[in-house]
Amino acid sequence: MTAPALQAIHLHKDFRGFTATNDVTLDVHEGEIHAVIGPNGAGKTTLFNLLSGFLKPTSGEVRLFGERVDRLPPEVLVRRGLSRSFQISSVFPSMTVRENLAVALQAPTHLPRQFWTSERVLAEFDDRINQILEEVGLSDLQYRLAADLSHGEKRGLEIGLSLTQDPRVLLLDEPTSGMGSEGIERVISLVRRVAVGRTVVMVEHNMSVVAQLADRITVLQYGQVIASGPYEQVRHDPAVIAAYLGHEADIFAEDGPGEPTGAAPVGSPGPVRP
Ligand SMILES: Nc1ncnc2c1ncn2[C@@H]1O[C@H](COP(=O)(O)OP(=O)(O)OP(=O)(O)O)[C@@H](O)[C@H]1O
Repeated sequence: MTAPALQAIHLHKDFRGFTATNDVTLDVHEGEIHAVIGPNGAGKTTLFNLLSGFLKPTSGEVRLFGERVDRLPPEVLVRRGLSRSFQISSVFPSMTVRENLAVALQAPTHLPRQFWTSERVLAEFDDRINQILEEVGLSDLQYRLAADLSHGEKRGLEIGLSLTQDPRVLLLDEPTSGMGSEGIERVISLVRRVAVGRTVVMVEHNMSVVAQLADRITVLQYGQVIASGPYEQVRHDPAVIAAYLGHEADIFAEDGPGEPTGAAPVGSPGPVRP
């Protein structure tokens, strides 16, 4: 039997006595889209930081394709096939979409940055850039300045930047955050496209997006896993309903998640941690 693409095994993270991640064990199967959800402060970001090497666990293990990686820095994890979606700050606003991808592709190579010229780099990585543009649906906008992209298009570029690292496992941190319905639709189809042949783990507050994309879901509360499984199973789980009750009682509406909208659920404050 092949090892899961990504595993957390009895993962703990304490911040000076405060336990943000408490005995988290989860398997992400190769090829699946796995969503991590939970009320605000549940420990989703901390878990993502642990999985991607940005934080070292207090105890427990992270395994990538069966190999222990929790003591490795993020850049080594990238070389092993795990990449986390870039934040907006890593997009150069005054460069075109195409130039942004060229710079990202050039970064891990031997090419010295001081000799970088747009034309030379663009020529060297032409085919790969075209392929990524196609994948993230930005071919028509390749000569547009990143600053002039819509929110959804910019998210596409950020994910495109991650793809320059050839990830087998892609971690997406709230890919639809701050978006209206059009941007959300765009990101849903984008995630579907980039998930082909890859494993995707995402933190996402919008339940409609989770319902449409995720093969399986892990629900966190107070740093612990309270449920995991497919959407239909998780939405009926009493512990999950209780975790969201009082704030977003309709987060798992009985008539289904409906169409995504900008006003879709965006994470409840959650109950106060005991
Ligand atoms: N560096 C830190 N030092 C101390 N406490 C921290 C640190 N990072 C996170 N925490 C605490 O750990 C808990 C989990 O935080 P985390 O950001 O992982 O939750 P989250 O589920 O991502 O929340 P949100 O949905 O609001 O983004 C919170 O109570 C937070 O205050």
